[in-house]
Amino acid sequence: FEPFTEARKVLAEIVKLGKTTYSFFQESCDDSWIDFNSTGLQVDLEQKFFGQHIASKVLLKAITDFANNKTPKKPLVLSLHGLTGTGKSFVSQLLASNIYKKGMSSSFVHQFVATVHFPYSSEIDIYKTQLQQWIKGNVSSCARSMFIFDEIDKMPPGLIDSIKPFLDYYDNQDGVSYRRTIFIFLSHAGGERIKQVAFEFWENGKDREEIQLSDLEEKVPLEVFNNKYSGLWHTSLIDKYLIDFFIPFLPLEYRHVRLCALAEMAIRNMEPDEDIADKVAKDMMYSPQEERVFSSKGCKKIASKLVYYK
Ligand SMILES: Nc1ncnc2c1ncn2[C@@H]1O[C@H](COP(=O)(O)OP(=O)(O)OP(=O)(O)O)[C@@H](O)[C@H]1O
Repeated sequence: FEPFTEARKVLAEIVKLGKTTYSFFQESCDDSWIDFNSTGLQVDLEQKFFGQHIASKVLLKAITDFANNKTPKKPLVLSLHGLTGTGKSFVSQLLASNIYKKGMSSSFVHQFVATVHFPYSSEIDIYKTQLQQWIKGNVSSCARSMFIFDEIDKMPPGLIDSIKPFLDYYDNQDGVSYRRTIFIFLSHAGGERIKQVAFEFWENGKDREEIQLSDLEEKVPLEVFNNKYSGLWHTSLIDKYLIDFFIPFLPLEYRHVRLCALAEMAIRNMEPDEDIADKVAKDMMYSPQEERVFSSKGCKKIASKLVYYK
């Protein structure tokens, strides 16, 4: 028995255990922390995401195909369009939580909010440089990063073009490959057009679920491209086909707002109360003024209304 050798062995074991514990808690850019759960996403979309049959279908397919492809030719670029409160941010959270173990808290998920990060049009040149450096730096440390651009319709026109090289079909740039990265744009642009189509279906007595992607597929990008305040105005991202999917979000109806209220009760561990859900849904504003079909703020502010009625 040699006390020093034994002590050294014990020490080595402690260091090893420490390292294992550290890597257990410390997020790393590998399968133990980044692992797409296709079934989880499908279940979440079916159970938690209301009134968005087109977005559900397209998102599930787009993400599944991308995740299963070990050698994608370009990063995945999704552009989500719809009026306020229809679930664009919410579904981005669902995507993140089914890809990253730490969901939105992952250090590989980055969110930019136009009014917070890029408030001044006059600073556009600085923003361009910062944005490029930020994306390049983060993708070089983890290729499987996700970047969410919220309120892109409020971004200074032209800013989004600065990330074009990252979205293109390049093998790598300066030694960094962007092919496994996901970019998500969230925008109100095209929302009125989507609402108009949904209203026409409603007026003609057609089921909302009959609306197909093809009913909106061309109208939305066109409107976004031609709208100076869409954040994607005349952008080469559209005419170079670098955006893989334009995903329309339909305006929500009374029945969806009720479901949002019931979902919020479940989150707060409240007993589901149909009467309160009705009250909350009735309290929302609906448009058009006469027909009152679509909730003007979607499911926004449901949580605060619930506090009031409970
Ligand atoms: N389709 C939906 N299904 C389930 N919950 C929804 C849906 N839409 C909205 N919600 C609920 O309403 C909240 C607000 O919606 P969210 O922030 O995702 O809307 P948004 O479309 O991103 O709006 P904005 O464009 O104004 O940012 C969500 O956190 C979620 O609780």
